[in-house]
Amino acid sequence: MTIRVLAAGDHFVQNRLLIDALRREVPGELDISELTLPWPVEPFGRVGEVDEASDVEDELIEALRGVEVCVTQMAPLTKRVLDASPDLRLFSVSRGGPVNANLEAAKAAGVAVTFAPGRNAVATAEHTLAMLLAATRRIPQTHDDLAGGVWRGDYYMYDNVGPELDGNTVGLVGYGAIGRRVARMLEGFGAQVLVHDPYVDVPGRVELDELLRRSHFVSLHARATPETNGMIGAAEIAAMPRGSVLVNCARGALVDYDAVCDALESGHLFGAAMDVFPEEPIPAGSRLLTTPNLIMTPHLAGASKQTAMNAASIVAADVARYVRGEPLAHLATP
Ligand SMILES: NC(=O)c1ccc[n+]([C@@H]2O[C@H](COP(=O)([O-])OP(=O)(O)OC[C@H]3O[C@@H](n4cnc5c(N)ncnc54)[C@H](O)[C@@H]3O)[C@@H](O)[C@H]2O)c1
Ligand SMILES: O=C(O)[C@H](O)COP(=O)(O)O
Repeated sequence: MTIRVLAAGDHFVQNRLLIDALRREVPGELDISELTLPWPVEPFGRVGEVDEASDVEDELIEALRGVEVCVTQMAPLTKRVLDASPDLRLFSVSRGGPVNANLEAAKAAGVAVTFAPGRNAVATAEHTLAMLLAATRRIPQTHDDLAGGVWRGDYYMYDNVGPELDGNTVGLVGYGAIGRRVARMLEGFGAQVLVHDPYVDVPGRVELDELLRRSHFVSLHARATPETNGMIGAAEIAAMPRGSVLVNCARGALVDYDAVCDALESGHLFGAAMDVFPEEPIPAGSRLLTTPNLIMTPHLAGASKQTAMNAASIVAADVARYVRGEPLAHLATP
């Protein structure tokens, strides 16, 4: 039996990785076609998240004719695409979440949707550590001084230096794929780890207010949900010890960024490091761009060569399960 597969990637290499992984992992004959979607796929938004309607739907519908399995990074599985693709049975998204798939409509159409949880856990955890250290060692600021011809000696003064990780406490808010990785890495630094995650039972788990009170560093790793929306605001930052450091490589919605800027300006926070923002790209003129001791990266924590390779392997392994008639490991449910 030959399975018709469409690899709908956003990038030549991405598609190659997906196809190589399929050939490696999936038993039997595959008839693989390719569709390269533009990156970023407008009007999807920054990382290609969309519910319905897009200008690539027509192209996708055409490419899905007679196709049983689609592997993709960001192709939209809208109701219109589903209605026009009666042969489709499996839609495998190589992202940490089943982005751009209308799960209700897929369920009604009998199309299974899988995704690749944890694909970028290591990349994001490593970036979190890099950001935490960069903020507390003030690496971007001192680099900028040097690049501007200024050799400052006062960085050794007590008020200008941050806490060490060794022997200090790091509070992790969210203990899923990424939070756990960060905790493992922090062991090597000699830090004490506290965790706040209502849904995970782990030694060192505390309520959020205790975590904030006791932590010299707080790093956020919860998903954006109605419950986590704005969970770190002025009151929570005020509860952190003076001179502590806040890191957000999760989602902008978790944090009140105005409160972060206020706390940096007043000196209550020694530093903050952010990879994600309420509005991306950050609008020109935003206060974030001029707040002292706020270091920023443009939502790239999850990016690495391994992330792309992991994504391809996780997706291909589920396609292989599908072909063998086994239960799918990473099935997305509405
Ligand atoms: N910056 C990036 O490039 C990047 C890359 C990947 C993931 N992320 C983000 O990082 C975050 C963590 O991702 P993950 O893969 O570890 O997710 P995950 O789903 O594996 O873990 C999230 C954890 O948050 C916990 N949680 C839920 N509600 C909570 C609450 N009220 N308080 C504390 N914890 C709560 C869950 O129980 C879960 O353990 C997500 O927001 C994700 O979108 C960002
Ligand atoms: O933050 C993100 O969305 C990442 O850049 C991609 O992560 P994902 O694998 O969870 O989509």
